[in-house]
This record gives sequence, C-alpha cells and structure tokens, in this order.
Amino acid sequence: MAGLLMSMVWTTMLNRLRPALAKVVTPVGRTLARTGVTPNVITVVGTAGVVAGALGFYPRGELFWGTIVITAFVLFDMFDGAVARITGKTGPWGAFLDSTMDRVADAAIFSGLILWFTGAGNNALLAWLALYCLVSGVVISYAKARAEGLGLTCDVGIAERAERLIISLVGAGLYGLGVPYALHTALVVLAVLGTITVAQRFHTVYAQTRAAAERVGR
Ligand SMILES: CCCCCCCC/C=C\CCCCCCCC(=O)OC[C@H](COP(=O)(O)O[C@@H]1[C@H](O)[C@H](OP(=O)(O)O)[C@@H](O)[C@H](O)[C@H]1O)OC(=O)CCCCCCC/C=C\CCCCCCCC
Ligand SMILES: Nc1ccn([C@@H]2O[C@H](COP(=O)(O)O)[C@@H](O)[C@H]2O)c(=O)n1
Ligand SMILES: [Mg+2]
Ligand SMILES: [Mg+2]
Repeated sequence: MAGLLMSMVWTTMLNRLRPALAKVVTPVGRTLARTGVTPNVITVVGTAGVVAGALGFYPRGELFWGTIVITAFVLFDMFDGAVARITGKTGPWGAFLDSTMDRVADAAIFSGLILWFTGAGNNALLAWLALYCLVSGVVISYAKARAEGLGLTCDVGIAERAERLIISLVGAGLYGLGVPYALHTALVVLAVLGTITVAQRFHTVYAQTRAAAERVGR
C-alpha cells in the first residue's frame, strides 16, 4: 500500500514534469528540424532502435545494455511530435504512425524479457509478470484508441506509456546491474498500476456512454 501511494505521488510528479520537459524538447526539436530530418523518419528510426535493443540484448540476458539502447531510442518519441509541430507537418498519418509504432516498441520490450525468462533466464515468475504487463499495456492503449474512434475521450490513467516505460526500464536496468528483485518489484508495481489504469479507462468510457444514453432517455 505504501509502495502504491509512493507510485501515485511519483506519477503526479511526472505529470508536473511534462511542461518543464517541453522546454528541453522544443529547442532540440528545432535543431533537428533544421537538419531536414522528417518526423516520420524519427518515429521509424526510434522504433527500429527500441526493437533492436529489446530483441537483440534482452533474449541473451543482457538486461543492462538492452535497457541503455532502448532508453536512447525510446526518447526519439518525444522529438517526432516536436519536429512535426515546428515544421508544420502534423497530420493524421503521422499521428497514426506514432501511436502504432509505440505499440510495436512496447511489445518488443516485454517480448525480449519474456524470451529471456522462458529460456536460459529460467524464471517463470518474471516471465508471467512480463506477460501480464505486456497484455495490460495493450488493453490500456486499445481502450483509448477505441474510445477515441467512437468520439469519446479517454485521457486518464495513473500509468500511461511514459510511466510504464520508466518503471519497466528502471527495473530491467537495475536488475541487469545485479540489484536483487529490482525487476520483480518493478513488474509487480507495473501490473498493479496497469490494472488500475485499465479500470480508470473503463470507468471514464462507461460514464460517458451512460451520460449519452441518459440524454436520449435510454
Ligand atoms: C541503472 C539503470 C539505468 C536504466 C536507465 C533507464 C531509465 C529510464 C528512464 C527514462 C526513460 C524515459 C522513457 C520515457 C519516454 C517517453 C516516450 C514517450 O512516450 O513520449 C511520447 C509521449 C506522449 O506521446 P503521445 O501522446 O503521442 O503518446 C501516446 C501514448 O503512447 C498513449 O499511451 P497509452 O498510455 O494509451 O498506452 C497512446 O494511447 C497513444 O497512442 C500515444 O500516441 O510523451 C510524453 O509522454 C512526454 C512526457 C515524457 C516524460 C518522460 C520523462 C522522462 C524523464 C527523463 C528523461 C530525460 C529526458 C531528457 C531529454 C534530453 C534530451 C537532450
Ligand atoms: N511522425 C509523427 C509523429 C508525431 N506527429 C504528431 O505529434 C503528435 C505526438 O507527438 P509526441 O511528441 O507527443 O509523440 C501526434 O499526435 C501527431 O500529431 C506527427 O505528425 N508525425
Ligand atoms: Mg512521438
Ligand atoms: Mg510514439
């Protein structure tokens, strides 16, 4: 319970960090834009790097170096949108590409962990926890995409993608450095927060559909 409360406080702090982070991301985005690189190239290269890091290192048990490579490339995701906005290239194709590539990257990270722990890493508990985190992450993202496709909003959740990435990458990185139970702790926290996020998204969509039904008297 204390751990959960700490995570909630931390997540709130992360939300507060977002505007401050924009002050770093925007100038870097401006520099990138001047090089002529397109937002879609940043999106694709970032995803390819995450997939290569996750599937190239994790299944061999190289959790620390895998985490370093993944972290470097996952940060590209903060700059593609900035470059798109600065160059006036935002659009539905870029938004679709960004969100869909996010799912590919997330799947690769947890698949890499699962491949290691079901293979030579031989740890069924961590494999099951990683599988749970993979599936809950998919449900979290799908719920939002489907809600938005129905014209509803679903911008809630204690563990959105950035939070999920930080928890899993810190856990994997520390475990790779030999910190006992770092990944166990991270994946349990992520499983709990992921489940809460699924519930939060179901609740917000249900509330909107009920309100709409009441308006038409159903
Ligand atoms: C010894 C151990 C060493 C281990 C080190 C590992 C440490 C790892 C620490 C940090 C890793 C940072 C990872 C964070 C990367 C965040 C990437 C990201 O998600 O950026 C995009 C995101 C919002 O984009 P969207 O709104 O387009 O994304 C939507 C989102 O994915 C939705 O998710 P859902 O919850 O629904 O699944 C999808 O639904 C939707 O489809 C999708 O479009 O941007 C942000 O969230 C911005 C805030 C990120 C806050 C990250 C804080 C990072 C903190 C420190 C990093 C320092 C960065 C400094 C940069 C300096 C550059 C020179
Ligand atoms: N290749 C891309 C990537 C992103 N966008 C736009 O940016 C938004 C997301 O930006 P983040 O930096 O928060 O990831 C996205 O919804 C698109 O509007 C783009 O156009 N092309
Ligand atoms: Mg992005
Ligand atoms: Mg993205």
